[in-house]
Amino acid sequence: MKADLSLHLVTDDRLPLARLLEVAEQAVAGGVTVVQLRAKSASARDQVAALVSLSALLRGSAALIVNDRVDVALAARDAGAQIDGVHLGQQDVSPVTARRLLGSGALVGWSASRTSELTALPAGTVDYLGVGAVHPTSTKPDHPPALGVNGFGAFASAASPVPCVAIGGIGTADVGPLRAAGAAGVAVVSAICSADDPRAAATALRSRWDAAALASAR
Ligand SMILES: Cc1ncc(COP(=O)(O)OP(=O)(O)O)c(N)n1
Ligand SMILES: Cc1ncsc1CCOP(=O)(O)O
Ligand SMILES: [Mg+2]
Repeated sequence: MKADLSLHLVTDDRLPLARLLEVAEQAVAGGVTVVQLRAKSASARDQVAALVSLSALLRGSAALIVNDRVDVALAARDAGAQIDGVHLGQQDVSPVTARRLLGSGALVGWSASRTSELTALPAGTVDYLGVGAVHPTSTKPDHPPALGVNGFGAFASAASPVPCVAIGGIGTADVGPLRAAGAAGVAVVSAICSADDPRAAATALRSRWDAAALASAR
């Protein structure tokens, strides 16, 4: 397995860099396994700088991936950052192109919310699907219609065996039901970035996930 997909921190676009680094450090201490830089309004140059700092901070303790921008991922690698992969949406460059540019070891995630979006790709192109929104969320005003936990479960069954990571309005109470519905992980912005104590918020998500994983193994 390239990465533990169980708990993703997707960074809040509104955080200044110093706070973003603080939140990421605390989130990983609380059990986040993937940090995705989602900085949609930042320049490519600022994204590369943020990735270099994040990479130095994480030192491999969590996978570091880039939202939308394969070019930024490559530039950050060139600047010395350890970049583990990218998360691409339906409007971004094709996962096939990303795979070719980043190599077989990279983690490539792809967004989908309808089974009609699951176009056939060569095996091994996509490592996981980011599926949502599970619940309506103001973090992404243009999110597709909310699926609910049941809709997520139906999608995950149809997409199987590709692992599905749930995203959109997720809080601690959703973690158990999403794990039971077949999630390979959950991804959050607000639940950690807007928390007074990001480490405690990540710890709560982590322990709900671990408890649900244990229950499903029984
Ligand atoms: C883990 C994960 N899943 C889905 C998304 C959404 O990506 P996308 O559809 O490209 O939307 P933006 O995040 O780019 O607004 C994600 N970022 N992460
Ligand atoms: C990036 C993204 N993609 C689908 S919903 C969403 C936003 C998730 O943010 P939050 O966890 O604050 O609802
Ligand atoms: Mg995107």
